[in-house]
Amino acid sequence: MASGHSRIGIIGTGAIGGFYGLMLARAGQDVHFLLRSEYAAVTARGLRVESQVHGALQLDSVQAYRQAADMPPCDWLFVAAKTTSNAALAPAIVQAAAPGAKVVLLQNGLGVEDALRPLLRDDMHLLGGLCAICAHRAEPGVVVHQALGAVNLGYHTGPADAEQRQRIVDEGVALFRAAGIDSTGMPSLAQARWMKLIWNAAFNGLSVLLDADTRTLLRNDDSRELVRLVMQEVEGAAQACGYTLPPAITEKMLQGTAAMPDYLPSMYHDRRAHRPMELEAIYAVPLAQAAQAGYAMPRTEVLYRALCFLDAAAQPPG
Ligand SMILES: NC(=O)C1=CN([C@@H]2O[C@H](COP(=O)(O)OP(=O)(O)OC[C@H]3O[C@@H](n4cnc5c(N)ncnc54)[C@H](OP(=O)(O)O)[C@@H]3O)[C@@H](O)[C@H]2O)C=CC1
Ligand SMILES: CC(C)(CO)C(=O)C(=O)O
Repeated sequence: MASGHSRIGIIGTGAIGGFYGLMLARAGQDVHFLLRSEYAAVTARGLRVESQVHGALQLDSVQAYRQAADMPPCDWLFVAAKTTSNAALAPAIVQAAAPGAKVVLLQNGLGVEDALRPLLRDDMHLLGGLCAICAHRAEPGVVVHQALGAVNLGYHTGPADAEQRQRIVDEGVALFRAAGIDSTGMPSLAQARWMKLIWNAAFNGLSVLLDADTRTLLRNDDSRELVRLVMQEVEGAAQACGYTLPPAITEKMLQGTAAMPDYLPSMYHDRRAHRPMELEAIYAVPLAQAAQAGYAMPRTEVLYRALCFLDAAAQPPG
C-alpha cells in the first residue's frame, strides 16, 4: 500500500533490492522496483522473502518496471545492482530521479560513489549504504534472507551543507528503522567502506577460489589462516590510507563470522551463475589506493589476479 511521504525507487531488484524494497513497501512506503530478468516472475507472482529472521514475507502487488523511463520520479533511489553494472545503469538512475533525489549505493567495495558521481546530475545527493546482511536469490522473485540486516548510511557528495547532509542521513536512517531494519548514520563513508572491505576482500574471493562457504573456510586450519592473512593485510592498508579502525577488528570479524549460519558471499553466486564478479570495487580500487599510500598488498593481489583469470574465462570473448 502506498501511503509513505517519499517515493522510493529500487534500481536492481535482486537479493538486496528485493529484501529492502519489500521491507520498505510492507512498512507503507511507496516503492517502485526496476527489474530485468525477473520482471515476468515478479509481476505474475509478486516478491517473496523467505527470511530466517522475520519469517516468510510476501508482497503481492509489486510496482514493477522494465525501464526507468516508465518509473515515476523518485525521491530516494536505492541502487542494489552489482557494482559492475553501475556505469550502464547511470542513465536509468538519472531518469528515475526526482529533482534533488537522494541516491544510495547499497553495494560493497571502494570507490563506487566516486565512479558514479560524474554520471549524475548536480542536484542529486549521493550516499553510500553498507548492508550487513546474508541474503541471496533462490529463484526468480524469491530472496532467501539467512541472517542480519542492518543498513548504515553515509553522505558522499551533493548540493548540501553539513547540516543538510546530516538531515538527509537521518531521514534515510528513519526510513529503514520504520521498516524494522537497524540503521545508523556513518560519519565517514570511506572509513566504513574500508572496514567492511576487510571481510569482503577475504571471504568473497576465497569462497570462489576454494569453492567453500564461511563455515568450511573457518573450520580448516589452512583456509582460516588464509582468511586471517588477507583480512590483516586489508586492515593494514586501511590504516596506511589514514583510516582509524576499532582495535582487533579482524579477530572480532572472525568471531562474528563463526557465529553466522553457513554463508556463501554474493561473489560466489556471481561466479556460479557466470556473471561478472565485483573485482574492481572489492580488489582493484583498494589495491590502487593502498599502492598510492605506499602500502603493498601481496596476498590480496594474488587473490585478485587469480579471480581476474577466472572472470576472464567466464566472459564471452570480444
Ligand atoms: N547478497 C548479500 O547478502 C549482500 C550483498 N551486498 C552487496 O549488495 C550489492 C547487490 O548484491 P546482490 O543483491 O547480492 O546482487 P543480486 O545479483 O542478487 O542482484 C542484483 C540485481 O540487479 C539487477 N540488475 C543488474 N543490472 C540491471 C539493469 N541494467 N536493469 C535492471 N536490473 C538490473 C539484476 O537483474 P538480473 O537478474 O537481470 O541480472 C539483479 O536482480 C552488491 O554490491 C553486493 O556486494 C552487500 C551485503 C550483503
Ligand atoms: C559481511 C556480511 C556477511 C555481513 O556483514 C555481508 O554483509 C556481506 O556479505 O557483504
